[in-house]
Amino acid sequence: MTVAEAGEAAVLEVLSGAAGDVGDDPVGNGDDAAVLGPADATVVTTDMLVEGTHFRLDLTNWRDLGRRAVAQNVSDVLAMGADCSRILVALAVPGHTEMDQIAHLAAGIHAEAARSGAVVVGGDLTSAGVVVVGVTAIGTLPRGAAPLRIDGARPGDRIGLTGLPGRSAAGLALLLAGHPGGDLAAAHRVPHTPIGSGTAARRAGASALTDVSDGLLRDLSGLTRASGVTADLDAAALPVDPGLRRAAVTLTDGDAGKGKVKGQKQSPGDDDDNAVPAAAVSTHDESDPIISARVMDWILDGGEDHGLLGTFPPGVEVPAEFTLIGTIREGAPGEVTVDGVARTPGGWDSARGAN
Ligand SMILES: Nc1ncnc2c1ncn2[C@@H]1O[C@H](COP(=O)(O)OP(=O)(O)OP(=O)(O)O)[C@@H](O)[C@H]1O
Ligand SMILES: Cc1ncc(C[n+]2csc(CCOP(=O)(O)O)c2C)c(N)n1
Ligand SMILES: [Mg+2]
Repeated sequence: MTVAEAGEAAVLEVLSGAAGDVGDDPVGNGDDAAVLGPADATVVTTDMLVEGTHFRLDLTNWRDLGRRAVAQNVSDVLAMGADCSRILVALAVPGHTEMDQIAHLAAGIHAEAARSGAVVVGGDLTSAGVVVVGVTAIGTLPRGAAPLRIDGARPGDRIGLTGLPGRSAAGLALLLAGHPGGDLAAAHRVPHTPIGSGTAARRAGASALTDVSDGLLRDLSGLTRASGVTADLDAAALPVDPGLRRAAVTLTDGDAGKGKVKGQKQSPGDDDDNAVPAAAVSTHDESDPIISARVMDWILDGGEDHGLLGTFPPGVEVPAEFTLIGTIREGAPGEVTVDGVARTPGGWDSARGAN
């Protein structure tokens, strides 16, 4: 049955059916607006996923789309040093969308919300030519706690990052080249948000925090510009997923017209496949400079990993999930160097909708 056949009430029932317990809120989902319980400081953010710009339905599935829409918003709440508690979902879908697809989308939304400790308290539904999922995420800061702003980095601070940068960009590159993509594609379809790490950074005494959505260099440059400082990254300290090198070999061999098996693409929802052929069948060595450059581009300029990027003053004990990758010093605001050489951020420009 399609969305148009089922009608608004049936679609909304599927979307809000698994909304969960509203906790102590005076009004939950189903009224004109939700009324949230008293909070000392409310953290609120909103971000959209637009078909064609942020995702393609042939490269993801509805459940992962729902999870990703929630995850990328939860990430912004974590980046303020808070935990997410509530989610609103504004959804536009074409009338021919199947009710099964809505059910998978709703399951993904609620699964990721639950993983993040949040409940869905509302949303909106309309029709459109392409799918748009707009999520608003809300969190709270405990009484007296200062939010982790983007402009708090100071000379002498150490720079820390959670997770392995570049995995999402590598996964997308594999998918776009027709490879199933394995765990990298899965990481692209659903970024891993480090629940609890924003709060951990705040409690530890971080001076600034943001999440990496457009690219490590681009988002770090945004943080250093806001803070009026320069960042020096140490390339050898950057955490590297070994899968990136294998992906780079696969794609570089593919570029040369070798090593690519036609008709290899499998279901985008199939996460168990091992997409990246063993390096033994490749014509490029993993230590080849072309491979290293491709890997470095993903790490420095690949977006959508949603790792947390923070700065930690001297003496602060950095939470274990943050890898130290560089330092902050006095210098041109917004400048970022890699091994002492200034590097202009690539990454994603939201207004252009391109790298
Ligand atoms: N349409 C808008 N109206 C008002 N403020 C906006 C609008 N779009 C973005 N902003 C504000 O601009 C700032 C930067 O937004 P941006 O979307 O680049 O950040 P982000 O959501 O952290 O990153 P990303 O969207 O890449 O995940 C945020 O404070 C955001 O609230
Ligand atoms: C099909 C397809 N093509 C390209 C990309 C890459 N991409 C899209 S948005 C974005 C950064 C955040 O943008 P915004 O600031 O607009 O949220 C990136 C890296 C993708 N995910 N899917
Ligand atoms: Mg945004």
